[in-house]
Amino acid sequence: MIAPADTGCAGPGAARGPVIAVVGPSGVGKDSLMSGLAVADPRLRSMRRVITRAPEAGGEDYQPVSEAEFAALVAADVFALHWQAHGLHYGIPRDIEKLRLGASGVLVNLSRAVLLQAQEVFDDFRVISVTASAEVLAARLSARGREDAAEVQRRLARASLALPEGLQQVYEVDNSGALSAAIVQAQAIIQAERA
Ligand SMILES: Nc1ncnc2c1ncn2[C@@H]1O[C@H](COP(=O)(O)OP(=O)(O)O)[C@@H](O)[C@H]1O
Ligand SMILES: O=P(O)(O)OC[C@H]1O[C@H](OP(=O)(O)OP(=O)(O)O)[C@H](O)[C@@H]1O
Repeated sequence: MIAPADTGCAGPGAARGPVIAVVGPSGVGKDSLMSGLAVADPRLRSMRRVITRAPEAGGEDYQPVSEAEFAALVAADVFALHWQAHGLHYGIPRDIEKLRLGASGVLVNLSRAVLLQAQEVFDDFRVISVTASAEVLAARLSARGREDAAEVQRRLARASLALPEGLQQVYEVDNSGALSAAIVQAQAIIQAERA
């Protein structure tokens, strides 16, 4: 079942940080950016997703479950948000609200297709849209090696999916160059919004 969220040591009345969705096409660097931001600011937390992906796939830290386990979690109303993409099911446990307590923000990797729903579910919701060229995406997905060539092609075909209209707080980060440069851009966005 779901591991309890790390709620830190926030006491009663602790401020609640924003939910910061990190979105963009497969291979653009969402997980890399989230890791870099969290290392630089320990009060910035990352939400662990529940995914019907094999446990040995590697990459991000996620809670692997079977399709049957995922369906049971949906039925038990465990998720604040859940969706399907790339032949997988993804869920964000309602525990994300505990993670927000005392945090400067909670980073979460979301599908572009659920952003309007997420904006309804979470108060103080922001979107960091990560971009890079199609050539860069192709090279990074091949180098990452988590998916086979056919799945890489399917992911590239979805790359140009547009963000929905109606999002209130969207910020773009270009990760075409060095990851460190993208981290600096995202830190500036997060800090400006905090001020
Ligand atoms: N700025 C960058 N420069 C070079 N490689 C990068 C950069 N950002 C991410 N990567 C690499 O590209 C691949 C995809 O990054 P990842 O964070 O898994 O993307 P996403 O979560 O958006 O699919 C990984 O192998 C990662 O190490
Ligand atoms: O609707 P989209 O915006 O295209 O996103 C579809 C899915 O792709 C990403 O998943 P995942 O992190 O497993 O894949 P990635 O690391 O290759 O982006 C993202 O988190 C969504 O779950």
